[in-house]
Amino acid sequence: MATLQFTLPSITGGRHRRESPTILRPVRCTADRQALFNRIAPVYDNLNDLLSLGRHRVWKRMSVSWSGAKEGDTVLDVCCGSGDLAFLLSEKVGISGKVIALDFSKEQLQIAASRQRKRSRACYKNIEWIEGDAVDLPFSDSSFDAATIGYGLRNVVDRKKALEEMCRVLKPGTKVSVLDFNKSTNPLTSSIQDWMIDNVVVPVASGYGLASEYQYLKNSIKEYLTGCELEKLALQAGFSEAKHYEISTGFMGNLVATR
Ligand SMILES: C/C(=C\Cc1cc(O)c2ccccc2c1O)CCC[C@H](C)CCC[C@H](C)CCCC(C)C
Ligand SMILES: C[S@@+](CC[C@H](N)C(=O)[O-])C[C@H]1O[C@@H](n2cnc3c(N)ncnc32)[C@H](O)[C@@H]1O
Repeated sequence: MATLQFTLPSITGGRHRRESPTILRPVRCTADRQALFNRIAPVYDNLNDLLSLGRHRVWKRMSVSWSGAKEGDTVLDVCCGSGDLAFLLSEKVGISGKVIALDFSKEQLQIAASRQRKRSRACYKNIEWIEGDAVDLPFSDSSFDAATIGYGLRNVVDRKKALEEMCRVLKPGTKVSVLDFNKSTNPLTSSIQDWMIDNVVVPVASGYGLASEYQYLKNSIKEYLTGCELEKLALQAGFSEAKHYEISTGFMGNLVATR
């Protein structure tokens, strides 16, 4: 199968271009994943925009809407990364609300705080960035009116524990919205997703010396759970209801679980 060659637009002034050979790094444990997201932090947002043609912003907006977050709420964004969902939650809850955004990557949180400083809308002052682990949330039971976790659950080693923690900190009757890649049961969708990652995503990332990081992305999708499996896991974690929706022709999926 021919691999498309790309002339990459410099989105970081070429600072991240490294010569081959590609170093395939293990990404099995929490520390490996933390290091991975620290490494990709400087180019993460730009590569997401480039590789999804900006569509990831639509998917994130849908996910935040599904969380049920509303004006004046206190809400949680787990695995917040550079803050995309936290900023959307901030707009939803407004200046009378509060957004707590948690991640275990210092580099990602620094990018998020830098983006916050550059933004003038009053509501963004309602965001607080916290360094922490999704499997051990530093919050009391029933603290939040809504929660989101965007492209995070797939990356957490103990996914059930992360869901149990989000269930614990949500108020009864409130929701978590879990956005991620969809591990499709449709062979055609799965093949096209694989092709896109093999022939577009990884080659483009290779140009920034990040081939192994984006190869991890492909492997993590393979090792992820299907929509049905996510629904079952959410119920096992203590949620009373769980429903998974496929979006973007099945490339992406969003689980909505009610405490
Ligand atoms: C925002 C997106 C992915 C975030 C993301 C999640 C991870 O777990 C990673 C792990 C390792 C490295 C990077 C990431 C990471 O960036 C989704 C959009 C960005 C994707 C990289 C692009 C995916 C393209 C789709 C397969 C096809 C899109 C088709 C069309 C443009 C709608
Ligand atoms: C692909 S990024 C998603 C960032 C953001 N939610 C978005 O949608 O763009 C995954 C994030 O999850 C974080 N992460 C992975 N495992 C974690 C854990 N156990 N605890 C906290 N953060 C974690 C990583 O540091 C990274 O910032």
